[in-house]
Amino acid sequence: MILHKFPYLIFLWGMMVVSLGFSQVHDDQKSIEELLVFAEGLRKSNVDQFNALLIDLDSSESEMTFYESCLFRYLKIYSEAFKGDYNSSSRALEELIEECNDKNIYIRAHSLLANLQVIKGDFESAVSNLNRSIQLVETIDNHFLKTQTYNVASMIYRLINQDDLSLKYAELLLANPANESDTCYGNFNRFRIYMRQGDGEQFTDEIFSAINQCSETENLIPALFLKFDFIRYTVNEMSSELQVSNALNELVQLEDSVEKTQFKNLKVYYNSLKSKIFYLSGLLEDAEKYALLTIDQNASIGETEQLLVVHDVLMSIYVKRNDMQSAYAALKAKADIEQSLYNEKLAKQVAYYRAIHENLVQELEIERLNQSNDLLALENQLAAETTKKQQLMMLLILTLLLFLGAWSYKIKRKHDYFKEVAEIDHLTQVYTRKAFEERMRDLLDNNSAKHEPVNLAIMDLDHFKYVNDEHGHLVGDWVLKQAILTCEDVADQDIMIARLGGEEFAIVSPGIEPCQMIDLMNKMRVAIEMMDCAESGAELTVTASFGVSHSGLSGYNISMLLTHADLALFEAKNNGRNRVVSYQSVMAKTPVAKIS
Ligand SMILES: Nc1nc2c(ncn2[C@@H]2O[C@H](COP(=O)(O)OP(=O)(O)OP(=O)(O)O)[C@@H](O)[C@H]2O)c(=O)[nH]1
Repeated sequence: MILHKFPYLIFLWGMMVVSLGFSQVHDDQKSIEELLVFAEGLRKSNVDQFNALLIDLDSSESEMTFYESCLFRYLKIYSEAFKGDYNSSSRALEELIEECNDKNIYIRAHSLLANLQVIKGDFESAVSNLNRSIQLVETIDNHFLKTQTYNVASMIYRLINQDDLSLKYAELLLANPANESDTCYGNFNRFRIYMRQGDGEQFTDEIFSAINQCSETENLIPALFLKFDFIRYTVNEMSSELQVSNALNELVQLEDSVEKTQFKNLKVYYNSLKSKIFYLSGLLEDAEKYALLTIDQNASIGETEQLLVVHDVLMSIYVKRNDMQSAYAALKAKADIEQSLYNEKLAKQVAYYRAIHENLVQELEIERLNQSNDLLALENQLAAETTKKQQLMMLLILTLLLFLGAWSYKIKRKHDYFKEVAEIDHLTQVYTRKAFEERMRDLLDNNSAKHEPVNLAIMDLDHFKYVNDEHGHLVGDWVLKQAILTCEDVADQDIMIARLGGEEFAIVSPGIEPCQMIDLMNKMRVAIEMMDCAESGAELTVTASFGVSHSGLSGYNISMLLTHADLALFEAKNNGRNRVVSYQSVMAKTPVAKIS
């Protein structure tokens, strides 16, 4: 079963002869990839040179890229397959497909695998691999690989009787051939099918043109097959003597060409045809001789249509000779072969539909997987979008929080600023009247509860209007600041100073006795009088008057303390200024206490 298909392989190799301009001799300057492609072009047109080049390339294997080593492996498998080792070549191709992740390699490998499987009679696998090759080749832009695949497809489909598909790929090949051989093989498949279907008559001229075109382009095998098909198609029992004799002459002339091809299938075809034509010519001896020769040559091939033809011839000869026993044997052999061919035809049909079905299942599975992937992708997209939305929301919240933080900080700063402005006098950096009153109330409450004294003095700079008028407001400001700094320097205990307004200040000292307060105020008064005002740029002496009250007389009441201190101050001013007067002395109408 295997051996009888061998001629198909030879035929397919022959069919795929590529004229890519590789007829030139091997050029040492070529890169490894160029050499591999060059070898691929040679593999059918010049098998010896192809094999020699493969041996040459063996030494460069370590320098090859991954793709180059895959292509090299493919070519070596091809070479082995050509020698007839179909099984190990098929295994090697399957390994190649497994290991070389490259479309160009897949296409070549699946095509060759399909080719080998047809030879082995494994039609289902052949169709399946062929389909893979066709599907892949449509996804790449490689004209050479495309036509090579169409060529194999047209051939394999013809061999398994899928005429429509074979014609489809033949038309594709003819529509855009890569070379002249493509045209020859496109026509070859096309017209063989037409003749097999009984439609050859109307294409007579085209068939002759195709035979000539194949011969001229040195595609001898397809030229001869077409020629024999045409003879078998046109010459039969109804043909005239002249037609039969012309056909015989033509056949005799082709003997050398057939011999030259060394193609066993072609020889069998030739001899069976000769047997038939001899029979039609009435030359029964010759007819019998070529029939027996055909049977003999066909032994290593298996059941073929040619065998059927010659058994038919033999049967007719034996009937004519009245040798009914031999005729019956021939008839029996013919019936067996018919049965066998019929079974094979059926097997091809079943194999084709099974492969197509298998393909459909695979496509549906791929479609289902694609849909699941799409769904998964959609889900991922949705999840990504949700995450993105959440992230955006977080960002928004964060921005809002930052904004609120910044805003609160700004508000707090403003608040602090206004609070400071409201509580601290910007010129002298002591409490404002408002802050003074707040703190005073707390202090009075506290000290009242603890029965600790609170002393209050109002200090007023003397003739300050004169300072302003004489030296200007800037000097006046300097004097105000300096007077306060001086008072603060003098104090060696806890005091609170506040600006009551203009050049009038309150000085509070809790926890000390009234006489200690008087002493402290006097120290301040003297320090102000001694103040060096040169730094202000003006020459002047500043003095201040102090009116002092204390909780022992005025109670823990801010208004009373202020009123009584003011009265004492008034007294100090009236009595010549630059002095400290206590409210106690005012009450006692004692002379102004001037402590110098
Ligand atoms: N440079 C300056 N002058 C101020 C400030 N606040 C009030 N004054 C001035 O202080 C002066 C107060 O004058 P008066 O109330 O007449 O009192 P005086 O001249 O000090 O006289 P006696 O208090 O009676 O000794 C006015 O001329 C105000 O303009 C200030 O912040 N800076």
